[in-house]
Amino acid sequence: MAKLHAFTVYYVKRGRNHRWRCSDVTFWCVDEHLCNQWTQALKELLEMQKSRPKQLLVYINPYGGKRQGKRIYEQKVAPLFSLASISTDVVITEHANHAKDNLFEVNIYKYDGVVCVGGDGMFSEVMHGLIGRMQKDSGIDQNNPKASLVQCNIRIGIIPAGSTDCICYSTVGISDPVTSALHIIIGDCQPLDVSSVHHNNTFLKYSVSLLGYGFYGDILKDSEKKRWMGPMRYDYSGLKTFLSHHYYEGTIAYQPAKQTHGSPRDKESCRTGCYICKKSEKQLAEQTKEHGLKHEEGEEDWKVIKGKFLAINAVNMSCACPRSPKGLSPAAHLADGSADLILVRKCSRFDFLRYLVRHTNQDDQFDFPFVDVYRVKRFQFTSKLSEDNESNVMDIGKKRFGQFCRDHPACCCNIVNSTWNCDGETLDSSAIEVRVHCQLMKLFARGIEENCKDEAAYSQSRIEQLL
Ligand SMILES: CCCCCCCCCCCCC/C=C/[C@@H](O)[C@H](CO)NC(=O)CCCCCCCCCCCCCCC
Ligand SMILES: Nc1ncnc2c1ncn2[C@@H]1O[C@H](COP(=O)(O)OP(=O)(O)OP(=O)(O)O)[C@@H](O)[C@H]1O
Ligand SMILES: [Ca+2]
Repeated sequence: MAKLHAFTVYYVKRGRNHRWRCSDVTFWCVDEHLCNQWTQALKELLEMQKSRPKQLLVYINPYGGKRQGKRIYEQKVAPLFSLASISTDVVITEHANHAKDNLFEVNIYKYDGVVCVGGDGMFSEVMHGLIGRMQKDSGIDQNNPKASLVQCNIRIGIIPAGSTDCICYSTVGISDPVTSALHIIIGDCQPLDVSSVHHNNTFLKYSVSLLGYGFYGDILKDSEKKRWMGPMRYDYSGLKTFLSHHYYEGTIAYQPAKQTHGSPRDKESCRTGCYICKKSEKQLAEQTKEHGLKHEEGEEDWKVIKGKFLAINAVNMSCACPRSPKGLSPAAHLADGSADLILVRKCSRFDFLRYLVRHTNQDDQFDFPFVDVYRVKRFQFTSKLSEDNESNVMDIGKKRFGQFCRDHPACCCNIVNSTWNCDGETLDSSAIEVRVHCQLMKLFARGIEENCKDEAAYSQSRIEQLL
């Protein structure tokens, strides 16, 4: 009978497999004053949430993955951003490196975050743009492998629209544009380790997911010629590379990550609120307090391994993706300041296949006599070929450590080098020096949440986050 007043609350509803959806509930009321009081109180509460972004810079790669980036953004993401009163400046990229170069020109400091719509390659561009810009503005030389880099506090949001979407999957638990948009809207924050890659005092690239030599380097190199095939190119090149069964001889020198509290063989994985990553965050804050930006790196305790490898995989995070739901190193941490260095030595095709199959199931990938894994903060690699030419890591090794693992006698190895796959891009040099920078950047994410098995907890968490 009476005139009704109403307001609608939009909220995040958790679905299965880490999927989030936007739902809404409308409240009706006969008392207009009461209704206004409610909306006012809710608006004030939202205003107090300082971590939520208000202004975002968005880069869309229209050619990533299945070429759906623009459609995904316009149909699934933009309506949610406008519902949450987020204003955006949108750039549709016209060529490779457009986003990266643009980030050196625009006033990035007026934005609360940068969003990339695309795959891991697009994320890599935005990350290079932002980290590079921060170092430039702070007068830090990226070519110095020992430089203490300035943390980048402008968060990056990833709307997955690529072929692998490993970084999104490993930090959210699913590759789903709507879920990622909701993590951005509620202002989640996940710090991320970043590795810097140098060759002879020249900066090459940053990496957050996979730095792979041998198998994954060869797949990438071959697949670049088959971009027209879309995501299928990786299966084609994967099979071809598997059949070619190339192995590469070289030397790895690494510094174990002693400050971190986990091990790559742990049964527990890095999850939302991970205590190992929290400890690293505290250590980092203490170090910065004590030394400022100057961070002394010890030269002690290098280990050297020489051998013939089918694959060398260094991962800063698990590298979980739809093809490999647990990833290449299931216990790797997003923000502990270390990387897991996985060495797959020369073995039979059958054994290598057994290893690859374990990327896709629950079995222990490191439980093979030809697979070794180390948690490291720095490493160097030199292939046998460049060793013979330059003899640099060997010399460093001989000077520093005196002793090598010589359990693999020399024989007629592959005479060509492989290429490094750095987050899906090839590197020009096979001899590299890598250093992990603890929590150098931040994402709009919260890590993978524990699965809510308990129905009561599940229901309670449903109306958790008001939009
Ligand atoms: C028998 C089944 C074995 C299946 C093994 C599946 C392993 C999948 C592991 C994916 C790991 C991804 C790590 C992330 C890397 C990203 O930074 C990067 C940029 O997006 N992606 C790639 O380099 C793209 C890498 C794409 C790799 C695809 C590998 C496909 C291998 C197929 C091997 C076939 C052997 C079949 C023998 C009968
Ligand atoms: N307009 C454009 N034209 C051509 N290339 C572009 C354009 N915009 C971005 N790129 C480049 O395309 C590369 C691949 O893009 P993206 O990562 O989005 O897709 P993908 O390779 O299919 O996915 P993934 O990296 O997950 O395997 C990026 O490295 C980026 O530099
Ligand atoms: Ca890490």
